[in-house]
Amino acid sequence: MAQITLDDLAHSYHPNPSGPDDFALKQLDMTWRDGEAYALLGASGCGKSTLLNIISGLLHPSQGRILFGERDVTNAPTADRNIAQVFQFPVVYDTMSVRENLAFPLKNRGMAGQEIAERVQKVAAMIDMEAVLDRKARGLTADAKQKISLGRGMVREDVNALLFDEPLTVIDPHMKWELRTQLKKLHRDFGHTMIYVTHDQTEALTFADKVVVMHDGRVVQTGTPQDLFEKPAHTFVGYFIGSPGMNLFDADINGRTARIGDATLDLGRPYAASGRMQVGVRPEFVRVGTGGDGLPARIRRVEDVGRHKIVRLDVMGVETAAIVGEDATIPTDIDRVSFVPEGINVYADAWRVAPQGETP
Ligand SMILES: Nc1ncnc2c1ncn2[C@@H]1O[C@H](COP(=O)(O)OP(=O)(O)OP(=O)(O)O)[C@@H](O)[C@H]1O
Repeated sequence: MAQITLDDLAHSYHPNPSGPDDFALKQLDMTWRDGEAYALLGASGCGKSTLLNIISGLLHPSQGRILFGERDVTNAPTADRNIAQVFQFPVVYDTMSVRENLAFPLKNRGMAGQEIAERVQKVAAMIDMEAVLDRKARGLTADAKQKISLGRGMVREDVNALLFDEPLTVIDPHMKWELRTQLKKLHRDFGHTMIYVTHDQTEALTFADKVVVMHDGRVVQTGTPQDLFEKPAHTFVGYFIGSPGMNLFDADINGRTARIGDATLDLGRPYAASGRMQVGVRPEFVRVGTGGDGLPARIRRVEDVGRHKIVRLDVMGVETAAIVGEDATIPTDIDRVSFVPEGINVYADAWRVAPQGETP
């Protein structure tokens, strides 16, 4: 296993890139710590697969270096990097049995027969395929074949890293949950460095210790699910993570006060920078009420989503969401919203501005 370092990395699919827009992966310095489980999360086309394929060696970056531990692997082929990769669609040998497919990566490394048999049995149990070990892969459903691909990815214990590129896309919803749980268990048991690409926030937040959020070819934040919730580093993180995403208001910031339209908002903490910025508040930190302090609001509708209710409001022309408890009675004459101070973040050019005195 190894720490993975990306040093001044960038990639363009254009032969002669002429500006940042030509780069699928913009300049990036980053360390993936040994033994940590990461989710790489972002919308379609933001560069997740490009980054993963550079780490695995399927793609050579146009700029920068990749280190596994101290070793520079930038020019090393995939086979030399000692990693396991599982893709969105199954990669299995149709003419081999399930058992032979699972054993293949171990046989390739020259492992002894008894040891192979034990590992294959263990992995077959994980993917719930013990009963079909002697069946040929040909004729199995796409779902079953993808489980074999996952099993093949998980069968070796000595890999530098396990890379998953949206591996559960073709798996049915119940099995998805099951397999994700197994992957987590595998991580706990063996401590592999894992990178799991997904555009699904639930998948990312339930699988990973650290979530790496990508947007438009850049890593905009790496943090725990709690970091991403409480202190989104970029407005994209606020919008993309959470359901509904963070509310954003244009504001003039001065010290600990924000002017939003004609209203004044206490930010709870002072800011060194002043001027035109944005205030971001997640729906979980919006309180609705009638009269009193706060910003003027008009209620639009209430959505009952089971665990809680979402109140949709118009706050000074900005469509705003508030989350309230499922048992809460919601008055029809709501005309104010206020924000829990700990849930307020300030953004300049889409990036979070730390309040004065905040410890990083
Ligand atoms: N082989 C290629 N040649 C040219 N452009 C490419 C190639 N592969 C990807 N791109 C472009 O690079 C950008 C990033 O693509 P990438 O596949 O890395 O994104 P992604 O986040 O993995 O998306 P998805 O979730 O849809 O797979 C996109 O604009 C895509 O069109």
